[in-house]
Amino acid sequence: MITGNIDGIKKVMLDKIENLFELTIDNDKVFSYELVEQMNEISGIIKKELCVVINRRGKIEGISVGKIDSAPIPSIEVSSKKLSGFRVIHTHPSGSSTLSLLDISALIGSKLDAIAAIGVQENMEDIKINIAFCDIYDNNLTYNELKNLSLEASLQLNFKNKVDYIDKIIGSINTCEDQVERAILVGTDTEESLEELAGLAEACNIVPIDRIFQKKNKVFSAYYMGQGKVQEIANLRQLRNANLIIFDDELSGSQVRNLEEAINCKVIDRTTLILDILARRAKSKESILQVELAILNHKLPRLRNSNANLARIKGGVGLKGGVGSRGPGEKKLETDRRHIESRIEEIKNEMSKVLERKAVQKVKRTKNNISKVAIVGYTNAGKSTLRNKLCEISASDNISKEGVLEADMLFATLDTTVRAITLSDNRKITLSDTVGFISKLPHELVEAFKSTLEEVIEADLLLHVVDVANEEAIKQIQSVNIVLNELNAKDKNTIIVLNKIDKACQGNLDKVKDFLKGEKIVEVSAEKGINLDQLLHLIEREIPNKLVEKEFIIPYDRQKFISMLHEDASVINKNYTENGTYIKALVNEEIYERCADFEVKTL
Ligand SMILES: Nc1nc2c(ncn2[C@@H]2O[C@H](COP(=O)(O)OP(=O)(O)OP(=O)(O)O)[C@@H](O)[C@H]2O)c(=O)[nH]1
Ligand SMILES: [Mg+2]
Repeated sequence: MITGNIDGIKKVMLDKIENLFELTIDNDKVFSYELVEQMNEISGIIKKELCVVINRRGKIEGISVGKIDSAPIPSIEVSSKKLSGFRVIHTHPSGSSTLSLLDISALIGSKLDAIAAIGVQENMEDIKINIAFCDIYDNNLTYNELKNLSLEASLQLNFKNKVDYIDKIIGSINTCEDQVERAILVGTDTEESLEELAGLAEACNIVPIDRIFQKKNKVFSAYYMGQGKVQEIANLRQLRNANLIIFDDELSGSQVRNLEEAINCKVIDRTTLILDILARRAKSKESILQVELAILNHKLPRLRNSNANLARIKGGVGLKGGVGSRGPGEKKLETDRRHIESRIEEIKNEMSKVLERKAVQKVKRTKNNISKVAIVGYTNAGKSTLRNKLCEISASDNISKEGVLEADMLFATLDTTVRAITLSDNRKITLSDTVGFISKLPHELVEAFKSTLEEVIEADLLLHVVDVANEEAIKQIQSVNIVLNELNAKDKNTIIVLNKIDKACQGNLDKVKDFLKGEKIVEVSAEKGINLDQLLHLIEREIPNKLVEKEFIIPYDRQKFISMLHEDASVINKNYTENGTYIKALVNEEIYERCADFEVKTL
């Protein structure tokens, strides 16, 4: 049977095409002289591509008219470790023998024995032919193309030997498609955003192997992009043997399903990637619960549209687990949904217990009237490094100097940790390090991390750390501001800490400073310890609860005031007099008022 578009083709030509089925091809050869001769003649007359599919016995199994994607190529298991046993010979009426991206993706996607393109010519001697075979490079399926062969030269090729060899290497090499996630990144925003997406992918041990760009104004709802672009991705996926497509934007459930069906590959979005990194990093009970909650909340609306084929697709590429499959499983839809809903309830209950415990600690700190300073900033800006350095310099004696993990990786810190430091005027403050922000941080994530970010919401002062060595510093500042806005913390008193000046170039530094005109800025290097004293002085100036130095004599029968001063003020000096305990201390307004009766009035 002839497939493809045969409209308008005369009966006599159709008979000629049908007669091709009678030909048999020698096993050693890619094709025969007669086959090429007849295909060249027919294609020249009908001015359409003609495509034949030949099996290993040399028998023609199918013929199609039109582009290669209409050819009746039998499908093959993606994970199969041998060639399909079919070769495809087709004509290009244009006269060119160049194999197109579509031709190559058919070769690799269907693991064809070979694909050949015959550039149609009037004279047989002028014919040029390109023939491509599958190949393995660096554990990946790729191709090898012989270009512009004459008919004579191509008939001399020992096809059988070549195919036997390729079959052997495909079978023996353990292609990495089973273990490694190889992703094509699809950008819709800026190159920089796509670059960051590559960083996020690497943080999940995914290998980004290629990129495709789609202008934002061309976003279509059903597939997120036009069909042509989707086809381009599908071809590139086959060509590069990718097993994952990552979109640099948020996709709806139905978009994911449509794209997965069209591309025949697992598709995830930026949010899923971020959630996956967070799931890998979460260590404390609170952050584990928060990440799980965010994952479930992200999953729930998408579950209704969840792709029944996904399991098959995933199975096809042999990926077990992998990105986006962390968290509760993918069992039957309805049970899943109920399971997720009840798990969300459970998490909320567990969270409220954790929060109760935190509230007790908070009351203690509030009572002590310690000012709260929170460090915020884009991920990898150097927040934890700064916090550790400041603690090293000025840790309160009675509070642990234990550091926070600082690492050159995205989202190194997931838990807000609070440490106290003593300023040079003897006041204590708490410094909290927080989870890094990132652009396009999904709303549900900000929501889920609200309890961690409570330190930001309740801070008296924010230190907004900026990596000025990063070319994208301004954009990162803007992204952080967006999240601060969501937390209603945008108007808080803020010091902008321009970090990594040891590494930043002057041009970038000037640009950022120009952008931040009118803000309170300090330029530091947390790592090299540059200008940190300047930062500490600025903090002293900006935090509320200014302390004043006062002297008291507390009568011996009013001991509770002594404990109060020890707990809630900073005692500088203490000795015992005839009338009571003499104490010199730095006190805030509230404590001062309560102890005012015992003040030593100096004339
Ligand atoms: N050159 C230079 N590198 C720095 C400086 N401060 C931090 N770094 C490096 O920047 C990287 C990130 O530092 P972290 O302190 O982990 O950054 P973070 O903002 O806490 O990151 P997350 O917790 O992932 O949001 C680390 O490799 C640090 O060594 C600095 O002043 N100069
Ligand atoms: Mg950190």
